[in-house]
Amino acid sequence: QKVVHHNCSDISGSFTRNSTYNANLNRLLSTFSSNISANDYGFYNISYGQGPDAANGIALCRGDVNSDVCLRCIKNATTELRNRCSNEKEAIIWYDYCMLRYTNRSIMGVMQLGPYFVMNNTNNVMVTDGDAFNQALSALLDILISNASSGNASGKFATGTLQKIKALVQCTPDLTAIQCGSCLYHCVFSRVRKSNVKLETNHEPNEPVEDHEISSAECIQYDFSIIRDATNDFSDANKLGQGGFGAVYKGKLSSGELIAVKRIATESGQGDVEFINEVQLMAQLQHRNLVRLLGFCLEGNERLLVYEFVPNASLDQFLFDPVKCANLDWEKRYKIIAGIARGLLYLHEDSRLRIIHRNLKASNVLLDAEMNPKISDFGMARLCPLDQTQSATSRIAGTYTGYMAPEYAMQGHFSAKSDVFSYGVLVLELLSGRENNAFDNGENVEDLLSYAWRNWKDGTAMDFVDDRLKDGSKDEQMRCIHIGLLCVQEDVAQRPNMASVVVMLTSHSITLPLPSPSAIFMNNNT
Ligand SMILES: Nc1ncnc2c1ncn2[C@@H]1O[C@H](COP(=O)(O)OP(=O)(O)OP(=O)(O)O)[C@@H](O)[C@H]1O
Repeated sequence: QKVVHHNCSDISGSFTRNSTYNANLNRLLSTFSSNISANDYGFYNISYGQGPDAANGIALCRGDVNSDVCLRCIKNATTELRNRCSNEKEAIIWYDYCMLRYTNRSIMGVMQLGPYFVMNNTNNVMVTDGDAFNQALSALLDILISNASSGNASGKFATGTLQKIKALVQCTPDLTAIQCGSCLYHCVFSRVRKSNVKLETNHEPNEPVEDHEISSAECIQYDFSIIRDATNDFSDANKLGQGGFGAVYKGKLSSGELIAVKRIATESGQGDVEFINEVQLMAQLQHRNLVRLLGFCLEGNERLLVYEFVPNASLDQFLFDPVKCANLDWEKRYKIIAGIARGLLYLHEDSRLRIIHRNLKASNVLLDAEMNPKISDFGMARLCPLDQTQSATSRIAGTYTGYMAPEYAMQGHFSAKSDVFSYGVLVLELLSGRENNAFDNGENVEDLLSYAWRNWKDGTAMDFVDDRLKDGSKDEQMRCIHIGLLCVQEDVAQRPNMASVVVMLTSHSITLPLPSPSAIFMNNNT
């Protein structure tokens, strides 16, 4: 059994030979080494001492090794870790078959995302169809993460194979299902972040790529005349809509490819070089639930962003239209809820950039031909930063729609958790078929979030659900109301992160925490 990796950390300081901590640690390691017996989980936790001198340790064996191998591995780990980390209070070691960790901090039931390490497959893997590979990988990991998180007596462990891809995931069984699942999703992204994972694919540069792949896609600089011709000289007939950053036009390139062009209206405080750099970074963000940025165009004062054209317009145009919303049955809405969650998770956790959307709302979710959701308008704050002379509030006020978390709307504090809030509002809109902004329940004016909360609390949650969704799965609908309410909680810390939301949506057996009251709705008049 060979050591795979180890880490000695002085984050909690170091200790001396004569210290109480050293005495506690020695006792801990000798117990791990010779005084534990086989158990079903292959998981052991031992603590000696109190307060800052406490030595807390856990050991975990891989779910598929027998108890002899497990105990031998832990024994080796105790000796090896002592040799490698001489006086740091925290240390961890990984073998193929087990891991051992000690610290003077709390350890049981605490999810910790570091330290971690990534190992690459050093062989060149030729994948002929990158999309199919990534789709299979995502599907496999979803199932395994769901199975491991909801793990029972056999521990939080799952393995599986899909189309020749083999995977194994495991958490320590002291974690809750949500902690385990969200930790595993973090791992999936960290893999991508730290390593130089690059799949050898033969797909065209303009084909969408999915999670787990870093693409070196080209970001195209278009000639102004090409875009002008493609959009019929930015004619009104080609205009798709007007947003806070400018008008959007439909265009058709001479190749027949359809594009959407955003003509940025405001003067930006940013120079051309910075703009090009930012566009290039944004163009690298590729995920099936994000609208693809193909390139840009610079000409005099003109700055244009060129996107893939998404044929079914934005979600608001379906959901809040009395006729068109009939097309959105529960199956489609659930797919949209899950897809937006994945797109947002990717933005928050992407390999190089961590993007906070800041303006997630139904009009920024576009629907493709199969009604898959694609988030648009991400990264706009980086692409069009305001200069000193422009008031930050003018743009915010111009697009304020009731999706904004209270701490963002009132104090300007935005974070991944303010996006989570907006996501929660979207989920509740998808369930009820009603717009948060223009909400009136008929009797008295009550905002959508309070209405959802009141029904949930009174046990009448199904009254909140759109009548047109009666054929859909009640379980899924109840779970989505619950998730929506968790996301719109007033307390930022209590809102789940997007990794947890994805786990909650994929693992139906996981028990969700109880939500506290949603934030007080602020309408445009206040
Ligand atoms: N890539 C695209 N494909 C198809 N239609 C698009 C695309 N991008 C935008 N649109 C259309 O253009 C409209 C305006 O988009 P835009 O994102 O600029 O404005 P908004 O969402 O209304 O406001 P905001 O600037 O606050 O996001 C959208 O509602 C959508 O219908």
